[in-house]
Amino acid sequence: MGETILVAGGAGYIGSHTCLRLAEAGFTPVVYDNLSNGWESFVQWGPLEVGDINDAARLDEVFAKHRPVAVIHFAAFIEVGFSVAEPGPFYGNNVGGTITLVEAARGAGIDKLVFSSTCATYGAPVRVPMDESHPQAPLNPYGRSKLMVEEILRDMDRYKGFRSVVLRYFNAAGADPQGRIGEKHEPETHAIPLAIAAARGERDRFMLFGEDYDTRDGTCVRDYIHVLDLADAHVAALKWLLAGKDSAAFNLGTGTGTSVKELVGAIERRSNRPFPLEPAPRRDGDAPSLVADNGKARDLLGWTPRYGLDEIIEHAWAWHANGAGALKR
Ligand SMILES: NC(=O)c1ccc[n+]([C@@H]2O[C@H](COP(=O)([O-])OP(=O)(O)OC[C@H]3O[C@@H](n4cnc5c(N)ncnc54)[C@H](O)[C@@H]3O)[C@@H](O)[C@H]2O)c1
Ligand SMILES: O=c1ccn([C@@H]2O[C@H](COP(=O)(O)OP(=O)(O)O[C@H]3O[C@H](CO)[C@H](O)[C@H](O)[C@H]3O)[C@@H](O)[C@H]2O)c(=O)[nH]1
Repeated sequence: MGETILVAGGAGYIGSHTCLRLAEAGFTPVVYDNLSNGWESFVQWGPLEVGDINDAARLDEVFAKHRPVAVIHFAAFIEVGFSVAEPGPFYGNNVGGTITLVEAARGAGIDKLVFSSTCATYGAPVRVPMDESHPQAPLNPYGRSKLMVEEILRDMDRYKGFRSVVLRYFNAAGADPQGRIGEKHEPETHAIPLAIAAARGERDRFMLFGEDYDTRDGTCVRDYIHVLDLADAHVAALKWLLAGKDSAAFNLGTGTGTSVKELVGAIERRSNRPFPLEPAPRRDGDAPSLVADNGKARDLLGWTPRYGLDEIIEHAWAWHANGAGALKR
């Protein structure tokens, strides 16, 4: 058995794929999740400890039982709409919960954490592609909650020697090609699962949120990155910390932008089933174009994304057709 890693939020979409890769790399992932948005059936590569990151006593118990050497932290609320509707509980979970988790980790003698951040911390792009030095001015409480945690982690390093790697994901997408786990959020707000559901006739249309952006076809451009490429980057970030290297932040994206219309076109080609598109107003807080400059992660972490958009859609389609519907929490 390899070293044990506590994976907070490991029953969710990106966390479960990271557990898969951690196990393949010889680590033992212990999932700590309150199952508020996760799935017990996604926990396949190590034990599940049901618990909340706001619960210090439960965290102490789990740290003492499993003695992990580091933490990977995915546990958060992820919906921009909820962050605007209910900023109080949102910040409580994402910021307050993180502080409780970090303090519990420190109490257990751990000084290493990998954190799920987002390109949403950059806000409206002043240049594209965006590198890690792009100004950070988030447009909503979701992005601000992640930026606050980044700042808290910088202070924890500066004043307490607690090291972290901050990973700023662009748009996570795709699924395990073997169909064991995949993307299932409730409610689902992400473009790829919603467009696949439309192509499969499970939804009657796909809403196009804005066709008047200053982009090549008027729709928003995003950088879709395969969830297993993200998972590989977490293993690389963990090894970075275990090797004693300094705290750092990395963008995780492919560097290639895809517009919403291009995305829909690719899903229609894969499915051979055109589906109705309904023009709709811009969604509040959507930036026109978000594309990563991933040079730093390539150079320093030795990380290279392996999958492109066609594989993302292929794997997401297979998951949607075979796995997602059968899930039980
Ligand atoms: N999906 C994306 O495209 C994307 C992009 C950028 C950043 N992120 C970040 O990556 C992380 C994972 O995202 P995801 O898409 O896998 O989301 P997800 O909702 O599938 O996973 C989050 C997990 O955290 C758990 N959780 C939430 N609050 C908790 C708490 N208080 N205590 C214990 N467990 C708790 C949920 O039950 C869930 O299993 C999040 O922090 C998110 O903000 C996601
Ligand atoms: O039904 C839909 C759903 C989405 N879109 C568009 O498709 C693009 C991608 O939207 P997603 O909701 O899939 O992804 P976002 O870029 O909004 O979200 C990403 O960035 C967010 C912060 O901005 C969070 O980090 C989130 O978890 C992450 O997936 C956006 O231009 C959106 O407007 C549509 O046109 N119709």
